[in-house]
Amino acid sequence: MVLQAGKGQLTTSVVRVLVATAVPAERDAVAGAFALPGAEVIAAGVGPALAAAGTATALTRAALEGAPYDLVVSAGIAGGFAPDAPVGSLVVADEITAADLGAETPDGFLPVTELGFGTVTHRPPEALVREIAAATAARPGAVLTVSTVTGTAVRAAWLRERHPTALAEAMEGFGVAEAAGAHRTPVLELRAISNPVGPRDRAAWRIGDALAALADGFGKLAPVLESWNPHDQ
Ligand SMILES: O=C(O)c1cccc(C(=O)CC[C@H]2O[C@@H](n3cnc4c(=O)[nH]cnc43)[C@H](O)[C@@H]2O)c1
Repeated sequence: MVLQAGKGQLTTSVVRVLVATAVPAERDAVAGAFALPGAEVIAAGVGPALAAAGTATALTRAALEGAPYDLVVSAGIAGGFAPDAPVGSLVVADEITAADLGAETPDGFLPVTELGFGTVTHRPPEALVREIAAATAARPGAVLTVSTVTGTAVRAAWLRERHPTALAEAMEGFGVAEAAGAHRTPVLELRAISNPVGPRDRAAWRIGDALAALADGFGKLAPVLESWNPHDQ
């Protein structure tokens, strides 16, 4: 609920939330559990580009209709960095970072920011992240966005070395956050862990368990967002 001052009196309005998932199975898991009136859940596609395009389109449409969103949430399954984010657990991002946006050089990886461009990190509202962690038992930490799913222990160790607070990697959060940032709208990322980040073993991904954990988390989210004031960043 948002308190708004108008014509000398205080009125209330519902917090409008857009949830961007990658695939229909994630969208349906979230939509079936998220009891927040006025929330919209979309499946924008896999990867940061589709995530950004789908999120920006939904945000623009809502703004043109005169009912802009107050909050955008990137949600879905993810790889978890062992041992801190085990399969079936939930992670809420305190930092959404593009981990492979940059340039490879003989001296190592350079993020685009060191090349003089753009940004690689978006930070969700701190207090809201704390409240969501308490309500859902999600662990707070960095969630990395990658365009290539990690498939080796060497790559997993490299990512963790560069991002010591990383708990998970997925493929959409940074794209969703860039779109939200362009609309000056706060962003969250909530992920359920389906597999460890490391040597590729697609057959071992526990997608059903992760979707159940995602639904469980969204089932506990509505009261937190209903009492959130978007002006408290
Ligand atoms: O096959 C299915 O039923 C199914 C249901 C839900 C989701 C999927 C996906 O394959 C979604 C791909 C999605 O998952 C994220 N993800 C999951 N694990 C990782 C990872 O280790 N590294 C990076 N991304 C991961 C990612 O955000 C993809 O969009 C299938």
